[in-house]
Amino acid sequence: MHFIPQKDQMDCGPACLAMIARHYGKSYSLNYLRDHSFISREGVSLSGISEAAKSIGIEAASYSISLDELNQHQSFPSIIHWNQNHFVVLYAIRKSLFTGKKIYKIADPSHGLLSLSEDRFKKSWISKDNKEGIAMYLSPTDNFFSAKVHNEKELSISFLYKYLVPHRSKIALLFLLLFVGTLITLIFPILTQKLIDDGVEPKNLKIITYILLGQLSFFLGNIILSILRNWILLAVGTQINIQIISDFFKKLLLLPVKFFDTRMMGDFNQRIQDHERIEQFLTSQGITTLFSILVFSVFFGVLWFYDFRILIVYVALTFLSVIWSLIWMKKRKSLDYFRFQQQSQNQQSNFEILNGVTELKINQYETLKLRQWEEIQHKLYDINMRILKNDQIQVAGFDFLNQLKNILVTFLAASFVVSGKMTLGGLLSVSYIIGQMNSPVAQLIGFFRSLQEAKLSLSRLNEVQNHPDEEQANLKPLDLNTLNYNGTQAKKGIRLNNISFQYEGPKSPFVLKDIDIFIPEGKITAIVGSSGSGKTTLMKLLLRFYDPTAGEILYNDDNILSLSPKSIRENCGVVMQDGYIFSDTIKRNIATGDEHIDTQKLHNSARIANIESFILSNPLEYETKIGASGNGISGGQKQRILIARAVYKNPHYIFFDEATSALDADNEKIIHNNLQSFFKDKTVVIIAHRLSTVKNADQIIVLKDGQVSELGHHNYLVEKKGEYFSLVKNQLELGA
Ligand SMILES: Nc1ncnc2c1ncn2[C@@H]1O[C@H](COP(=O)(O)OP(=O)(O)OP(=O)(O)O)[C@@H](O)[C@H]1O
Repeated sequence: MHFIPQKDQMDCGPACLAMIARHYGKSYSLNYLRDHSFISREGVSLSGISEAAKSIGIEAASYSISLDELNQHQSFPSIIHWNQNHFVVLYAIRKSLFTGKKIYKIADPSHGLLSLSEDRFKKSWISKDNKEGIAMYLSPTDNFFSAKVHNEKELSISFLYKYLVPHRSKIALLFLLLFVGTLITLIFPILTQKLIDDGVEPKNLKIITYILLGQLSFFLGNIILSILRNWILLAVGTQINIQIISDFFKKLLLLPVKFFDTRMMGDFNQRIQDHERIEQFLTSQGITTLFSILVFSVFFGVLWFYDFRILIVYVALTFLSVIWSLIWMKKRKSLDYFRFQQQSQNQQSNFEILNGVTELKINQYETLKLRQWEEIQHKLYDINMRILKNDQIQVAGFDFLNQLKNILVTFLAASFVVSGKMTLGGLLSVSYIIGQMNSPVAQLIGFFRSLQEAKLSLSRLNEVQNHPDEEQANLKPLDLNTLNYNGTQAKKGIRLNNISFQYEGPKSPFVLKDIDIFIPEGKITAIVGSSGSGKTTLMKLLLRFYDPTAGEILYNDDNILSLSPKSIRENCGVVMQDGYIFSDTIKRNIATGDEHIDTQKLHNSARIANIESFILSNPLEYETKIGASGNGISGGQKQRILIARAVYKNPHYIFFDEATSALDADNEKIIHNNLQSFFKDKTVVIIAHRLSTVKNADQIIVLKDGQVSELGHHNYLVEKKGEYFSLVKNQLELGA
């Protein structure tokens, strides 16, 4: 079974499928399978895997079966549900030669290939409550064999070339320094030989002094060169690092919101840290390796000059040690993937503990959360241990072969001295050269390892770099003036024609179903409905965070799918339920998009949002820092700043999702009155539970389980005594 490790925490399903496709002779990328398995933050479901399998021509059927049935069926490779939270491939059941007991061979995408005893297998496979476990049998159809493999192109190391180009002159200087350094190193063995043969043997103290002084000055020269080299390396390395990470962020911000739905914060954090390895590779490793190759080649020539046989022994053993190291490096590759996942989980866990500290304390969740954190540390420790062992075996073997080489070469050289074929100076010189040639070989191995790590980091980047941007060239900007709908002079507005929506692929529940509504231009539309009825989702569709599964959304005449998402959002003032306050001044938090803030507009929006008196009560007024690294603000103040942000933007469309839910009745009333003139000529959609917010809307849409259950004015809906009435009944009784 060709093992394929998972790349991200939630990738086990796609990785299992990739192994199975590979088993039948096709290499599908994890990204492709991931995109077709409707992965969510919780990972992929069995139905998601079967959808992805279908998309590549593999029939999949899942069963809940007993161990006996599994043993009898013998259909391999199959995917099995593991520890209730993971998928692995079962690729063989064998009998042990010694004990005759069954051995289950599994490929765990987060661990590697494993052979498990029946008890151990049962423990992870059988679900706790019954005697059965879940197995998915897969069989390739003709379509699988005839289909063309869809894989996105992999980023190659040459992708990194563009990062080196701006630093051409510094890199040229580095080469020059390296070259001079190499020349100096070359002089040392010659001086050593001269010291012995022309100084020590003829007992000439003057020559000895001169040669040693010469050595001292060359040594000093080398130190100065290496200081200069490190300075340049640091400068170039830092700049490249900044560039790579800034490109990564730029790319991230171009991706659709949906992309972020299925990824964990830890995965992103870890990717950013991962970048250092690429930078390391490009700068220190890449350049020192070139230097090493230069030194190595020069000494290679010198050794050839001394004795051909010594060179042969040297080359043969070096070759062996390199092969040895490469074998172990291959093993390390999978381990590196596993470590990445654990590190991502670790980051995620740290992030969650720090972010949720208040809730942890209030709800006494600390102990459990800390235990989870400790478990991650244990796993991290285990994987680090496996890596350490792997590295130790590699280094020990390499060192042993190296020492063997040194001893053999010294023996050969010494026997040449004994037989008079070489001078004593020659022997010392050869020893020096061998010493000098050892470290370039070690560096070369380090280079390959660094190359492998950089490639892994690149492949993780690949997923982000290869994802299509949200903005595409064929999309046009939102035109607020298109008028004719269906060729007739119709009303302007947003039209939703039979919209349905599912978050996670064809098998997931419909969050919105057959929504057929019109949001008229210049009017206020309110959306009400019980929690989870799909109100926020509807708003997200209007902002093109997601595309509808069925039906069409038209902004005046234009289908939303033909419009640039950026241009839609530029024309929308939005207050989301989980609106974000940045760590910045109040001023910047309100005027987010303007480089030069219009003070008049700023004050006006703060007044409309009824937040001005709070702002002015701070000594620094609009310059007061708020957000994570500034002053804390209350929930209501946050909502008012978010409203001020939308007002400052002064867009054509206004979407408010529970924008005033945290405010007291007085504040809400004031803001409402203030907003009335601001809403004039704007198309407004308000999601709210409060009667006072929705009752004056031009139309009220009532959503129930993702469908429109009622539509009309407040009075009409109250008289109807239907869904709307029961939603606001309590508030009516209070006379709100
Ligand atoms: N990113 C997501 N992935 C999967 N399902 C989601 C996602 N976001 C929301 N849902 C589901 O969609 C359904 C509708 O959610 P939505 O947030 O639109 O409801 P809502 O009417 O705005 O609720 P509330 O009044 O509580 O804010 C819910 O069942 C929710 O679990």
